[in-house]
Formats: sequence, C-alpha cells, structure tokens
Amino acid sequence: MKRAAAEAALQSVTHGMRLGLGTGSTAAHFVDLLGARVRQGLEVVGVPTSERTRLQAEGLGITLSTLDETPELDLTIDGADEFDASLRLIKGGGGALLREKIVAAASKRMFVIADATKEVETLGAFPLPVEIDRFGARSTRLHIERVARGLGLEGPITLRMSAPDAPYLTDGGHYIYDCAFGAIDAPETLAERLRAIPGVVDHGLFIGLATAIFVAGKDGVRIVGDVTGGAL
Ligand SMILES: O=C(CO)[C@H](O)[C@H](O)COP(=O)(O)O
Repeated sequence: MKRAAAEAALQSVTHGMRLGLGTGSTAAHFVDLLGARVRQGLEVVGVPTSERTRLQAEGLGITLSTLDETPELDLTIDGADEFDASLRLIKGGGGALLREKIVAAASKRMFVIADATKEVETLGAFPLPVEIDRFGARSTRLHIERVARGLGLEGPITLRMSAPDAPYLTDGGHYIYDCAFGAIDAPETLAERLRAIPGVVDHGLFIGLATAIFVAGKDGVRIVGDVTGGAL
C-alpha cells in the first residue's frame, strides 16, 4: 500500500521539478520509484530531508541539491505517522521532523503518501515527537510537561534511544522526546506553546503544510486535499 501511494504521487512529478524528498519507509518507496524514472530520462533536482534519504537518492543517481543552493521547491513528497481530515499531521517517527518541516515549508506543495492505517479522527494515538536541544534536556522536559498539563494532556514523555545507553541523535545533533499524550484536541495551540519553549527545536505537528494526502487502501488510492493548490 505504501508503494501504491508513492506510485500515485509520482504521477504529479514533471520534468525540471525541484523536489523535497521525505524520510521513512513510505518515502523510500517514492525515492526508489523516482530513481527508476530518472534512469528513463526524467530530469529533476531533489533536496533530501535526511542523510538516510540523501544516501538512498545518491545511490539511485538522482541529482541532489541543498536548500542553500535551491531555496524554493515545487513539491515535497513525504510520509506521515498520522493525519486527520484537515490535513494535519504527526511526523517524526523516523527522527527527521526538523529537516522535513523546513523542506516542506520551502515547497509550494507538500504531498503526503500513506497507507490508510495512518488516518485518525483526532491526532495523538501516535506519540508526538518533540526535537530538543541537548542542553538542559531535563529542564525542557519539565517545561513540556507543564505546557501539556495546561491543555489537559498527560502521558509518558520518553527520551528516544538508539541503544540502551545512547540517546538517539537527529541529523542536527538533537534529542527527541516521544510524548504519549493521547488525543490532542487542540493541535494548533499545542504546536504554538511547544514552539515557545526555548529548548524545543521543533515538534512533529505539521499544520497548514500538507496540500494533498495520497491514502492507499485495499480499494486503491484516494486523494484528500488538492493536488494543484500551493501554499507559497
Ligand atoms: O516523519 C517521518 C520521519 O521523520 C516519516 O514520514 C514517518 O515516520 C512515517 O514513516 P513510515 O513511512 O516509515 O511509516
């Protein structure tokens, strides 16, 4: 299903496009399929959202750039951990949320590719990843707890680990707290308040960024949103 969603989104990619390349297993299908089209002669420039994606795309011969060289993109295609009917997302399960958000925000359009299991009525079943500076991590955690409590949210906040004694480090060298708050009734307010905490670099709530979601189910791929609309 992930591949079917990726295939459907690929139909919108045209010659000369500047593309943001997402991270995760669904995005990896897209990059793989894009690589095959590039081998057939399609010319595009890709800006990867993680080192993982950069290595994959490089290996497939996709021409790559950076946001410094190519600061505006036509389209970003990425996966998500959860999405709702208003095209709000939780991302960061793969640890790339900061670069993913920067790249999506630099794009005229963002297409999300996902299987139908990612669709929720209310965001929050998937623990919300919050990327934080390593300095003062415990203090930042207390601050996150206070912000959450203020919105009636509670639940375990877990430092993501890559080994039993080694915290996971993002490509930017930050930690991630996975916040299992449960249903988030006011994602916009939570997003704003989390961003206001000095130690918080960013969080996995993507609001107002996705323009269309390609949802693959057993009956095919359905599109939520608008494939032609652009934010920039
Ligand atoms: O946000 C992400 C990475 O930071 C991914 O898009 C998200 O975790 C979905 O991954 P997958 O396609 O493997 O289910």
